[in-house]
Amino acid sequence: MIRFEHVTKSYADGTTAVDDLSFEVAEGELVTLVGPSGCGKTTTMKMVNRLIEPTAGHIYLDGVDISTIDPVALRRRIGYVIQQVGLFPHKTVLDNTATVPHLLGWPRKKARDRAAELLDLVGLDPAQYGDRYPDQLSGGQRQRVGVARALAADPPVLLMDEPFGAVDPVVREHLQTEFLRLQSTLHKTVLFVTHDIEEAVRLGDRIAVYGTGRVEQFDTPATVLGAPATPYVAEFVGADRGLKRLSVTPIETGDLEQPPVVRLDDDAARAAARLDEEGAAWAVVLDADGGLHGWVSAAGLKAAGGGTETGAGAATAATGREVRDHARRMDAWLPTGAPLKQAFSTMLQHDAGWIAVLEEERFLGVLTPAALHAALRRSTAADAGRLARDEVVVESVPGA
Ligand SMILES: Nc1ncnc2c1ncn2[C@@H]1O[C@H](COP(=O)(O)OP(=O)(O)OP(=O)(O)O)[C@@H](O)[C@H]1O
Repeated sequence: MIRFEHVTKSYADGTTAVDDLSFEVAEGELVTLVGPSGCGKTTTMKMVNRLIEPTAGHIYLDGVDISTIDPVALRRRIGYVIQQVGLFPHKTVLDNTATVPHLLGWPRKKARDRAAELLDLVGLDPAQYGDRYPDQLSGGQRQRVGVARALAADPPVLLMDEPFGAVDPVVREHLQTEFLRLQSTLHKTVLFVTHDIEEAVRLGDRIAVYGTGRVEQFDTPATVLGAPATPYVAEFVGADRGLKRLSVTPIETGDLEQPPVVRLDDDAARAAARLDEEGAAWAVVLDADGGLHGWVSAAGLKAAGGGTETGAGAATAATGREVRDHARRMDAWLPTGAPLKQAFSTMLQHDAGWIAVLEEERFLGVLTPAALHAALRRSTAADAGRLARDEVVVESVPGA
């Protein structure tokens, strides 16, 4: 959709802002450009809508060299969101949002209806905010209007230059979540500039990590974090890249352990004997429909087989014949595909040594801290070797 071919931008004073850049952004893909201040991210972006002309090389949009497209016509196909937002202070929120449709000559009502629809889409109630002026909004709300305005004429391409840079971290995370939700339905082709690696990792389908004027690595967040291409990238993504990687590595079925599984209405003594045979200390308990109920310990079941469990006497023994009488509930579970970070955080939150993973309602297996660690190592090795995760065998330190 957007292709850079050997693009260079040099200035008369000898500064090379962008040096021989070549990469391609697929249709519907969100690519984040990340790097330190002055590395050429904004220059890259502004060459796409011809606010800056390259010194050498070509940029293609849908296969057409953009130097052959009239800049005004080009910009109609490209939404642009910048950190300072650039809302017109004397225009209402609704009119600001309708700016491009107005410029395109849409009838007034159609433009305003479209603006209201977009405000709604970015989480601003047009009835409440439409008639306000920009200085009557919070920073986060202004950023939302900026996004709504860029989307108003439904351009296939969005350029976003640190759009959430000026708001505090909590609001930024909120805006990122909303933007991801929006993008999952709109599928715009997006170039997103940021100097924040966390933001780049969270939002990007792929990341271009810039050194000075050059792209040092262009790959998925998981690969950039797991297999940095150069020492520069490793340093830029940070020493805690293993932790960051947890949030971009999904749980796969092959990562799961398979503890014994019993049913609520199974006979307790028989279940105890089975766990004994398998040398297992506990089992996952499923209900009659195969849904997750919780877990049961071998020791608890054995006590039932022996007649008393807790010393509560005959009452316990009499009602303790089914697994259900000894099972404990475990409400926490995760869907397959959830990030490993969520699994880890759920385990900590529930003080649990394992977490069940379900597909729809179906129990698939459990993730333990050791399995999680192995999954992370396998996925890192897989990315480095360009393999599927289940093709990788990792060695463990004995006892680890
Ligand atoms: N008109 C100009 N003349 C000379 N050098 C320029 C000019 N405009 C930009 N530069 C230089 O080009 C380089 C890249 O600038 P650019 O704005 O693309 O960086 P950036 O990565 O977006 O930085 P930031 O994160 O600080 O916005 C910088 O060194 C900058 O000083």
